[in-house]
Amino acid sequence: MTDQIEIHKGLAGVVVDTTDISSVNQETNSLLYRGYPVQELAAKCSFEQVAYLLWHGELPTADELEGFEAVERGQRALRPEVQALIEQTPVSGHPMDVLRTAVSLLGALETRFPDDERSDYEKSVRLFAQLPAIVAYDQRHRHGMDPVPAREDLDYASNFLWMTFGELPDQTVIDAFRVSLVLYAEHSFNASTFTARVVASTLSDLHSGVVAAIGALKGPLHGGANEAVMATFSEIGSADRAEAWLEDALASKKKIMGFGHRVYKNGDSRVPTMKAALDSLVDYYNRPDLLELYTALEQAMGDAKNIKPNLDYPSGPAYHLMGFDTPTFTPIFAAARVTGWTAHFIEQQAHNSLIRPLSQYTGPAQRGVRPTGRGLG
Ligand SMILES: CC(=O)SCCNC(=O)CCNC(=O)[C@H](O)C(C)(C)COP(=O)(O)OP(=O)(O)OC[C@H]1O[C@@H](n2cnc3c(N)ncnc32)[C@H](O)[C@@H]1OP(=O)(O)O
Ligand SMILES: O=C([O-])CC(=O)C(=O)O
Repeated sequence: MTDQIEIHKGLAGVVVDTTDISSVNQETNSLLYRGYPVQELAAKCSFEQVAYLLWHGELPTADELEGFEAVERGQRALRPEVQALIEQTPVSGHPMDVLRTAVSLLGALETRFPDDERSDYEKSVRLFAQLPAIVAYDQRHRHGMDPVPAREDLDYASNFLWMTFGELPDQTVIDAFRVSLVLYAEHSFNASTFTARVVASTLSDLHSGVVAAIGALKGPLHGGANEAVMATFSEIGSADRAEAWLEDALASKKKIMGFGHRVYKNGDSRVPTMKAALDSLVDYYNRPDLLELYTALEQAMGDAKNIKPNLDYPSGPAYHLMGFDTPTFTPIFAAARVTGWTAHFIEQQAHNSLIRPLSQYTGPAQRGVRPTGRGLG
């Protein structure tokens, strides 16, 4: 009877639970965070307001925002143990490895002070405050540059750029960066968030969930694609070579990074907003060549496969123009997504059922053990 079992490879199309946090709707091509269209949030809200919304279910009042910002800004400084860890990790390690290891250390430091027991929400806000500092410290360390201390007078997005570059860019750049963070913050049961929920379902701790989620995000079929887009652009070189490059790549069965999506089959709802942010950066940095390459590959992919870009396609070149190192792109994604991951971790534990699917066994039939070597005797 086993041949009648329906296998849902990759859990494609399977609804495994409910969530109040966000809805990704492929029919209407929309993404809502707690009911609000993400495009409106990107146009009207700071990243702190969006983070608060994801955790609390409502946008903050002025007083609530003031209190939330004060807590976040007060926890930006890295402990010496975390700074030492970043400095000691070999630079051959990917920045996602550094981030994953640093979050693991932060988890160990949380439990070192049992009198200081914080709720998962409080731990989430602390992670939210710390991740930009880790990412910025690591990028600067790799260039042999001194770290730049956080500034409590700056909002989250501005301070992230300040700590990375040691100067504040023009408002155009800050806006584009803030928009990218809002768009990256949450996307229902994507692979990394589902990973965090699996960890949550065993009643493990929040930092373990985030460490596991960082591991899942790193892969090029998920968050790692924003870095891979820049590798593709470097390989192609210029717009006039895009079509021929794509023909070769598809002929050798390569997946084209930054294109396609498990849920959206008609284009990613977030791409128009991020593309507008990229356009503003292209104008600001006067890089029409990059836009030409972007457009040429998008058109060629549309003609060849009718597959559309996902959010990683415009985000990669946007971060490149801002001056981030390519391997830092996915850690930025992680810093934004820690809001969604932790909101899901908390939601999973509030309505928990251990996540443990079944599999259909296809290995050898039962057989007796007949050791051919020395055996036990
Ligand atoms: C923020 C994010 O994480 S968004 C996702 C970022 N990831 C990427 O950009 C990586 C590239 N994209 C992909 O690999 C895929 O589109 C995924 C993994 C995102 C989604 O994949 P799935 O839902 O499993 O679709 P699947 O891989 O079955 O693709 C369906 C068909 O489209 C093709 N296809 C889908 N995406 C691509 C792509 N990027 N390049 C080439 N072909 C593609 C597949 O080869 C397949 O063709 P076939 O039916 O002829 O075999
Ligand atoms: O939803 C997904 O599968 C991937 C994605 O776009 C995201 O995590 O932002």
